[in-house]
Amino acid sequence: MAPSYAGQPPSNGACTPTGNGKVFGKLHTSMVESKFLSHPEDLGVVAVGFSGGQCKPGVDAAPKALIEAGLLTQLRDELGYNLHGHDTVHNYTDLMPASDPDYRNMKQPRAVSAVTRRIAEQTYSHAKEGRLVLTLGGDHSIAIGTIGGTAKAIRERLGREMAVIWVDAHADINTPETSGSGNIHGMPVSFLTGLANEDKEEFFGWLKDENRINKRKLVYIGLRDVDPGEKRILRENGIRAFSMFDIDRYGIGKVMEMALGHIGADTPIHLSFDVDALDPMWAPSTGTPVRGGLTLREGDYICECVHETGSLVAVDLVEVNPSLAEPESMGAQETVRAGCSLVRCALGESLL
Ligand SMILES: NC(=[NH2+])NCCC[C@H](N)C(=O)O
Ligand SMILES: [Mn+2]
Ligand SMILES: [Mn+2]
Repeated sequence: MAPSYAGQPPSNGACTPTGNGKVFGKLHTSMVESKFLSHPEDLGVVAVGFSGGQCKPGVDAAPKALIEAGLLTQLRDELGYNLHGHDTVHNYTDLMPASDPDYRNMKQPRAVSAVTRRIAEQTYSHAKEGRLVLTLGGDHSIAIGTIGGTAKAIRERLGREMAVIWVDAHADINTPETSGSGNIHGMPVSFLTGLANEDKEEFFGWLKDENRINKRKLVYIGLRDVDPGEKRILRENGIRAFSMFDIDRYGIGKVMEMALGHIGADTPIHLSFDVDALDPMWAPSTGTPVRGGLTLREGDYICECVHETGSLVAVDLVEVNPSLAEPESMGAQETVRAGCSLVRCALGESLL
């Protein structure tokens, strides 16, 4: 292999660089031109303090913790983004139903449906302006809203279907019927792909085709705790998934090459990153940790590669739960720091 030197990485084609060396706007991030954003320097921020997609309190405090750790200041001052909508952490209390009994095995279905519907309006309005959208969760149920909103805006603005890269220990593709827990954060992908359906407005009936994604443009990375019903759904629908087995076998470089190859170069990408994709060594403060996960560098690398495509239109960071660390451990801080790092990498921070 040809020797490489600083600033001149070996061209192994691991991530397909698309930039022509031109830096857009006033951004001084890595040199990638945005293919699908009319205002790539404008970042729409949606801070979601919501935890109703699962049962453990605390994940609603994540946006505040991430912001207090300096994430948004770094995005503005170091990466050069103009921020929009960043001054509020939404808690959606006005949307909470007086009573919310289970429906089709789903827990807190009215609350999650109403909140994700509002989130969809928020991400839609940013994406419709041609901004990059960053959502700080919250549990992963919120992706019904984040993806539902950007998918619709991308269809309207560009007449295209958007791809989704779902980085997670879990597949989150249970239908209400296959779910063992009833927690909606284990179901968002089934609603987004139309594998789960419901007509009633108050139970995600507001989700229309315009909000949905094509299951052929969905790619998973990092899976290692997939329920039996989910394995069947993935197999029967031919959904592309790279588990930790694939990462061990091929390495993260080759896996990213294959994942981005599956999506194709001319497709807008929504990156939905569940912090539990990282090994609990790096991100212990999360509701459903699973050992044997990604290193922080592998997580950052995934984000760097997605940024490098120039196709990124939206990013979610979810499932940071600062209250779940053992007392006196550094777990919460470590997890928040890891989350900040992932977001900065997705938004263009480079090592050199
Ligand atoms: N977003 C998450 N952390 N999801 C965990 C889901 C766990 C399990 N598969 C369930 O359906 O309940
Ligand atoms: Mn997960
Ligand atoms: Mn998840």
